[in-house]
Amino acid sequence: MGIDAGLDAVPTLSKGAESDELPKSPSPRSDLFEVQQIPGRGRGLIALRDIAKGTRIISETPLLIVKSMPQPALEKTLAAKLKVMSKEQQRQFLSLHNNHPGQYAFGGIVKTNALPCGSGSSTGGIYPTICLINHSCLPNSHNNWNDDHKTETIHAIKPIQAGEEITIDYSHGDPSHIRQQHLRQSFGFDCQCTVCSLPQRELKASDTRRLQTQRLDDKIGDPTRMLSQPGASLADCRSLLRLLEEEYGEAPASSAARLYYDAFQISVAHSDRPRASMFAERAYRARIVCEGEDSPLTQRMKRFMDNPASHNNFGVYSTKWKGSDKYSPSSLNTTEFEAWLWRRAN
Ligand SMILES: C[S@@+](CC[C@H](N)C(=O)[O-])C[C@H]1O[C@@H](n2cnc3c(N)ncnc32)[C@H](O)[C@@H]1O
Repeated sequence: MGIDAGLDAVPTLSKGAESDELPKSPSPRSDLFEVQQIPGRGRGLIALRDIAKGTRIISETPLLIVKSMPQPALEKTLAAKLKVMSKEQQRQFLSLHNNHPGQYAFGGIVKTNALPCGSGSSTGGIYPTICLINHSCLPNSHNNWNDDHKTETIHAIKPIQAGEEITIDYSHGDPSHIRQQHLRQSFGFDCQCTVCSLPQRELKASDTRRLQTQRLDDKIGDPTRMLSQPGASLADCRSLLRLLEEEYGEAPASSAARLYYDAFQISVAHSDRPRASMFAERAYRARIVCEGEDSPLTQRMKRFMDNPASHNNFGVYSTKWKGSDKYSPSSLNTTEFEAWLWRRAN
């Protein structure tokens, strides 16, 4: 949440919004959730029935999309965009929470609510319903920008029970002191989720795991290591998976998808077709859970699963694992298969 907003002009509403009372917006209609007031959190989404892992909870078109820019320019851009929106859309935008009230009213709303349109994107989207979803450091849902459909989707990444709040993660899996500072500064609340409320010793253990996952992630991304020590890089992917399972109960689908894709790339670069295909399949399955079958990245993983050699980097580092083409893992039990997959001795 919250692409950087910079603003500097006094916000003005469109003529229509100034002159008339803004119409009330109907609550979003869904048999999966309803918007409720939640003590200490403002509005939030509550599940109306049990929701299975992998369910698409909502897919929503943005009210507006805006690039990150200095505050004065952003305020002017937003004023212009609001002017051409319907009264209902204006009302939806203006009813969103603003944790940064002051000179730049529109920009404050964007800063509090915008979700990046894709990983690392400097463009953010504002949504009437998705922007009502509150944060947890151990979320039950995942938000994703579908660039083909130009919509934001929310998927359940674990089973959600009727009556439970639907949550996403506003932070980046950082240790507690970093993420709590970020949540306080950017969103104005002290997080009291199940992780942040752990007893001191357990919270410290969680922080250590989160730090380790970040370090492992960096190590896996090192191309030199991938080239010279692919076996060690693959072992790091497996260690990362274990750490994530320990911290989150099961590895969050989006993290699992990324690390399986890393393992795929290591295998591909050294010409290991069967393992590459298997890792791509796991990345594909994880992407289905958190983004759905129609996500461009899910479809990309499916293509690699069917034909790993279609990846640009197939064989670029070496052909040292090429021989594994001849090996058929179909006769192995689960333990043997996992050992084979991660290139571990039994
Ligand atoms: C994107 S909005 C979410 C919807 C908001 N609750 C509302 O009523 O419009 C973000 C704001 O929600 C509140 N919020 C989100 N997650 C929270 C949490 N875990 N605990 C307390 N407040 C939270 C904070 O005020 C935050 O600035």
